[in-house]
Amino acid sequence: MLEVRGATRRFGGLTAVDSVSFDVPERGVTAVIGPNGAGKTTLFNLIAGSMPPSEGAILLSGNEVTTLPSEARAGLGLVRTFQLVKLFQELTALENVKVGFHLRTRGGLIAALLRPRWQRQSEREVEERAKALLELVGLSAIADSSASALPYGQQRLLEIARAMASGPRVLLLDEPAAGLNAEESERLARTVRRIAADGVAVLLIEHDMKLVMDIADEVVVLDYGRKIAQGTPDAVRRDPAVIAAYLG
Ligand SMILES: Nc1ncnc2c1ncn2[C@@H]1O[C@H](COP(=O)(O)OP(=O)(O)OP(=O)(O)O)[C@@H](O)[C@H]1O
Repeated sequence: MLEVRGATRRFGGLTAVDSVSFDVPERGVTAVIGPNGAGKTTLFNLIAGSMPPSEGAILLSGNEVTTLPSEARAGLGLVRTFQLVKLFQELTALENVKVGFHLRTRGGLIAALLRPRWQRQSEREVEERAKALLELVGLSAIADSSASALPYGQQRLLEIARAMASGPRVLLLDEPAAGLNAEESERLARTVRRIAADGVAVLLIEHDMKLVMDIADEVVVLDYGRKIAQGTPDAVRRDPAVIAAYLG
């Protein structure tokens, strides 16, 4: 679904991401881990389109998207969440998810409104599907609370529900467990597994090792910008190069 081919990013003399290649399959959870400064955030930005690579290519379903801005990638189904949540603070949780549905087409809201009436989803259908997504992330009880009133952990779960409303084929999660309590973390793990089981390719960068070991099918390990290991959580955990990178 997603192919990263020799992705490289230099900042002056520093190579933050150095010829990194891996595939993200259609169904499943792939995690990128690595010590501080390993290049995870930079790699994530190259994939999402927030920053151009110095070299290399990003392919979505076999089509190169390397030079497309992030909005165009989102229109093609490559959708990211942010570590600093970007919700509509004055809208309710449910309204935030409903907005996500209106952004699902490549042209966004205007194009959606210009489509013939029979092609539009009825408001009622949008409402039902938005409620189902709130249920998926465990936020049904606070559907009518304004986003600004929610604790940080719930805002992050809400952001995932909204991202799902845009119908992603690849969901990029930027440290989804950061700031979540144990219960929210568990909810997140279940949610991510279900999203992947539904056929969405999930790629996440994450510091929380327990979460990665629990939910990832495949783990890519970076150190000083290079990919030093890739494999199942178990294989990666026992890999001497990975142990050395984390201890070092
Ligand atoms: N805009 C930038 N300009 C210059 N150097 C940068 C820039 N962004 C990142 N770097 C450097 O690139 C390297 C990789 O940083 P990056 O943030 O991608 O790593 P990371 O693995 O996400 O780290 P952390 O886990 O601490 O967030 C670091 O040495 C960092 O200082």
